[in-house]
Amino acid sequence: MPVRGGEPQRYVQWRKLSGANAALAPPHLKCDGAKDKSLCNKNINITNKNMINTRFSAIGHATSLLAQFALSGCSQSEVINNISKSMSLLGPSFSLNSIVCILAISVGMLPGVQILETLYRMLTCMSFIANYVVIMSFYPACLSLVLDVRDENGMSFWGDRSQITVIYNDHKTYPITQRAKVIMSVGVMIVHAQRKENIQFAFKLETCSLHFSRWALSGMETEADNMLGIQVSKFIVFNETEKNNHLSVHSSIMHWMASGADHIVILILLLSMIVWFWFFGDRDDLAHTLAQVNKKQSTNTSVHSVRHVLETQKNFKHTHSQTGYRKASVYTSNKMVQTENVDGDNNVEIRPFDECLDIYKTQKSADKLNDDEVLMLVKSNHIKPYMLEKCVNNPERGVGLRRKIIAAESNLMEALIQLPYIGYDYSKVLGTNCENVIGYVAVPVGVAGPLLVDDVFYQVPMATTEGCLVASTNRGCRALTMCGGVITRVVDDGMTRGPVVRFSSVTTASKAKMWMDNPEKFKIIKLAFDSTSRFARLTKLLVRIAGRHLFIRFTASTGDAMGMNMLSKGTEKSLQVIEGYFPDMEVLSLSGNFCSDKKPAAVNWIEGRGKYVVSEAIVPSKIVTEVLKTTVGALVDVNISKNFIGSAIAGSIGGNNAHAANVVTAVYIATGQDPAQNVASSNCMTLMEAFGEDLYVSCTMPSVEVGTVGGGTSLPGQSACLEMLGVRGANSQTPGANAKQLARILCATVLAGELSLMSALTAGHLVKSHMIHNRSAPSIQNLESEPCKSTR
Ligand SMILES: CC(C)(COP(=O)([O-])OP(=O)([O-])OC[C@H]1O[C@@H](n2cnc3c(N)ncnc32)[C@H](O)[C@@H]1OP(=O)([O-])[O-])[C@@H](O)C(=O)NCCC(=O)NCCSC(=O)C[C@@](C)(O)CC(=O)[O-]
Ligand SMILES: NC(=O)C1=CN([C@@H]2O[C@H](COP(=O)(O)OP(=O)(O)OC[C@H]3O[C@@H](n4cnc5c(N)ncnc54)[C@H](OP(=O)(O)O)[C@@H]3O)[C@@H](O)[C@H]2O)C=CC1
Repeated sequence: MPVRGGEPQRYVQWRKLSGANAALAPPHLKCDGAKDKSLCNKNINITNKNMINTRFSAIGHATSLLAQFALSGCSQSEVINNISKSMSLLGPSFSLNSIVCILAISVGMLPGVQILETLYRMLTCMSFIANYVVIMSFYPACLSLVLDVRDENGMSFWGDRSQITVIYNDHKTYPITQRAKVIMSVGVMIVHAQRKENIQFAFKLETCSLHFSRWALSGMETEADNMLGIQVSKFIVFNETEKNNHLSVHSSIMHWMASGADHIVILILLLSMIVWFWFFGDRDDLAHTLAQVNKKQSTNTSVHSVRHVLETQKNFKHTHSQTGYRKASVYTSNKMVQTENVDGDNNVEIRPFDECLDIYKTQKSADKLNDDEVLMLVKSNHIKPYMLEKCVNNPERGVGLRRKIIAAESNLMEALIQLPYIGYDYSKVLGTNCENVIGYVAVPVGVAGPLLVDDVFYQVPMATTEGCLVASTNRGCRALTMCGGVITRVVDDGMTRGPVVRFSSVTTASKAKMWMDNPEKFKIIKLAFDSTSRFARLTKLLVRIAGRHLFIRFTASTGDAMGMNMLSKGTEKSLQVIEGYFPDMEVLSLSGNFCSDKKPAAVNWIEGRGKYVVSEAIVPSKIVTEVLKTTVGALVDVNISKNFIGSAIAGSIGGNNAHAANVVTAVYIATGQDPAQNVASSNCMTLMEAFGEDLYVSCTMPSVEVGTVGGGTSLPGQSACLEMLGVRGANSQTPGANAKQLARILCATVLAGELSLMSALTAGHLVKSHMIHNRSAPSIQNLESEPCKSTR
């Protein structure tokens, strides 16, 4: 969707919208004024047809503005909101225009010319219908309907933004319209003046005959004989005198006054009509107002995005016309994409290579060099591409420069333009979360809740692209909250690291194992481990022997952190101490897969890893029936068949559930957890039993690997999601309490998800619900028509 503000005004044109086209865009909208211009060649009666055309041209203009403003929204709801907003903006201005028009039309009727009167009556009606019935009621209703309407596949026309293109229109008044207005005004004036002259002439005749009869009668009184000739000549002299009197200014005004107030009103109205047409009729108030609002909206969405998307569009065309790589006549861009041009700045002077290198070396920084100069130093291997942020002393600029390098070297310009990067706080990322950064990917965050967990209400953020997941979890939350909430407990807590070490023989390996199993020797190891952190505390060692190999599973509590870095650090230190007792011990790998991190493994299911959590609820049969649309008996039956017999048949370990991984991963992404740890964290056993007439349901999750400090938890969006749950950062009173609370909320949310999906499967609603929530996006339909743009 194009971003407006600062650019010439545009019309929005719909392509391909076969049915919707007519309703949305009036012909005028598509032909850019050509229709009006073509009218020049036709011999048309200016006082009627041009007036009608002027009226319809204004209607077309207003409707196009409405469509344009509506489509400037970046979501379905924003589009509909824009329509109502524009109606509130256009209302007063339309009313004013209508009043002026109706006044003008009334003036046209005053001369009393029969044809004009009929014509103007028609125009008054049309004006009213056009303004109030069509533009203010019918058109917005149609527009909303068309933009909201879905085809047989549930696709909304609006959703297919690729079908919207932009054409430019300078919005200058069409000359024919201007001329028509002027000629029409003058025409009405002349007709009226002519009419007025006639009235004056009749008035004079009437006056003359009055005087003549008066004079004739007086003549007859004085003269007996009929000296008509003399009398007539006297009458002419008399009349001349009268005429001269009438010509005086005073008598003229008096005459106008005497002729009736309507003439003064007519004159004022005619003059104001001309002034209005001349000076204000062409002022594009509507366009101006809408453009202002639109600009404000865009600015609010993101000041950065507006500027950069405009630049992106411009440079995209420029770049592609230069390379001839792929021609796109009109390029549509999403205003949410915070990106820029990947072209070099052609206007900046590039200093000689030696001078640039000298500046870089003496200042130990490249921040005084322009982009092209920095790129020159990267090309000559004086600056490493992954060091750019540090070298230019500006994370965002560094990311931008790297994009330019990647785009140029790998011909990924088109892909990178669509990957946002502006406006992100990279200072929080660098050295903590990601390297070689070229941008970020936004994931929608939904909310499930309120969910009552241990007597506290929570709104649970879930970042996902699987439509239906949040809806489903939300339904589960509703059922659980209605029944009094979920009870949760953390029964164990310990992150693990399991290195593999090798000895010279099974003899020394077994000797070492026995040494480590001794509680006194454990204290030596613990001392070393605990020395590495203020919060990590070694709690257990599990040692397994395989020939001359030993696998040592270190378990430690890690406060509010998930703890993998802490475990690795403590384990490394401990191994150094053990090596002192067993010099022939060879550390093969700090991680020997006995941990076991980010891989399916029974050890986590059996021994636990991270937080060991359980949750339970009793759901009354009424809620099962009304909210979940199934029965207790059916749920219990399907749970055994699917989650126990089915999982056994599949050879599953830790998979006695329907979709714990769905909820775990969505909450993990939202709250900055390590998403790869969804593997063990999703281990879950969902139990359902009949509890009298009601349903007893529980979830057991032995390996929830979560933290509220470290990793991605301090990034802006992620920490906001933790804040929503009241568990952001470290718990100052009881270190570890926040992470445990997060694990409890997660386990309760998994219970909600399990309850809802199991109900949908039991009731046979899975496919139906996913067709509604998970497959209505136009992108799915357009997969074939939108092939990958990469040239690889
Ligand atoms: C989609 C529903 C919830 C409809 O369910 P429904 O009962 O038809 O919906 P409803 O309109 O009667 O509303 C009931 C409640 O659901 C919630 N709800 C309803 N709609 C929304 C919405 N749009 N946004 C937010 N919340 C929503 C909301 O709480 C609502 O209460 P209300 O507030 O109206 O009183 C249901 O059919 C459902 O849960 N379907 C299952 C979908 C699911 O769980 N998908 C997960 C992914 S499946 C997968 O990937 C794993 C799998 C399947 O392969 C694993 C395996 O092998 O088993
Ligand atoms: N190294 C590895 O093997 C692996 C690393 N990871 C990654 O590790 C990262 C997470 O490591 P993790 O150890 O959890 O986090 P960090 O590495 O960020 O360590 C946590 C830091 O927070 C400090 N801290 C302050 N307050 C507290 C508190 N209340 N509780 C706990 N720590 C506190 C700790 O202090 P102090 O210094 O005193 O301990 C420590 O410095 C993630 O990015 C993850 O992806 C993932 C898998 C494996």
